[in-house]
Amino acid sequence: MGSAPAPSFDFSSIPILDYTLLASPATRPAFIAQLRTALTTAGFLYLLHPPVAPDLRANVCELAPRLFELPPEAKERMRMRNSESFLGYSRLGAELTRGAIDMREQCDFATPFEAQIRKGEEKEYLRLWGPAQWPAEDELPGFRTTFEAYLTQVEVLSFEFIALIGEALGLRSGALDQCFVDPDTDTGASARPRLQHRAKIVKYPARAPGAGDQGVGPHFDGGFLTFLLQASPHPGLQVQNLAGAWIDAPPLPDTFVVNIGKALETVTQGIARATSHRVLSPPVGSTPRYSIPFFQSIAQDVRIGDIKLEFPEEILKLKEQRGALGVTESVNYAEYNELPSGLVNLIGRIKSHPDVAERHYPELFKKFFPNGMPLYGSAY
Ligand SMILES: O=C(O)CCC(=O)C(=O)O
Ligand SMILES: [Fe+2]
Repeated sequence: MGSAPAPSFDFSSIPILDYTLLASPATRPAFIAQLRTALTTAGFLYLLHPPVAPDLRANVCELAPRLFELPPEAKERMRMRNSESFLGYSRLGAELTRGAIDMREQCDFATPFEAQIRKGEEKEYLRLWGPAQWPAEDELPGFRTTFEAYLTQVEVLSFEFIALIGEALGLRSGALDQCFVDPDTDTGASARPRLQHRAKIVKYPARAPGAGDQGVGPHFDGGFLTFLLQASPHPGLQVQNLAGAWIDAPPLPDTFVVNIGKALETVTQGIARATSHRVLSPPVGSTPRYSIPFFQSIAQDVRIGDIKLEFPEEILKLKEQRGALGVTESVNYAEYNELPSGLVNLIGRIKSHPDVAERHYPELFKKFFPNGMPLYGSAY
């Protein structure tokens, strides 16, 4: 536990940044300054008027509940257990966070996977990128095309946002691009290789009378940036501030919630904060809450400890002034400095979904679960 942070560097609400400020040279600097503050204090922000087509956002919100209304056989056909890439459907209550059951049902998807000639097929973590499982076209017409079009637009935004973050933190232009390229890839600087990003559709049912309210327990996200579309009007998302208090992040019209994952925190030497967050289940008798997070990936072979970024003195000072975290209820991913990012991600998936691991990664399963199949998976 560190010393108490200076109050002015803590936060009691999540900052709202208006993307349209970027359109004019007169207002752009204000956006960059607000971004710098958001990254170094809350590690969370609302992006208002994001450049992802409003009709696509509306359509994925409309389609999300219908995925869970498919007949049980259709969901069974899409089970994550079929996929060595941990993509597909997970039933309600299959996961734990910090020892308690998460009351959510979800389906993991990903941006299109293009099979490539890969060096180093012996690296098991390369299997994490693969084809998603989609509902059949006649079961949910338009689902796949709508969702893939949505993910393509969020991916473009995610790279644009990384450039803005580099600028806000005083890095030379393109400094963060090395995170998106495998270290031994011999491409010109111009070509960005095709990365696969993950996304989920999540359903949080109302809590049952007398049951707990953990939709998902306190955790950090693992990757680079998360873009969360809150797909129903329910509150429930909360973000932990430096003093340990839980701050509400309710859905706001025409926004994404954007937050920093542990890989981005690590590569910025802790200047941009990964922030602990959780979701409380809707109250007894409520309709379900839905959300759609997009998790930006980096190249699988990149080991963050090998990337040395040079930050200006005044930026490093912001981290010092913020002070240490008072309290967090989440556990750290310390491994990003030491291991290739793909391996860190694979270990997280194995711990969360042991049934998938036992089938597709038997050696790693034995290593992490020497006593056989646990009742539940638990990443954190
Ligand atoms: O459902 C939400 O609003 C947040 C979900 C989340 O934090 C996650 O899946 O990592
Ligand atoms: Fe999260």
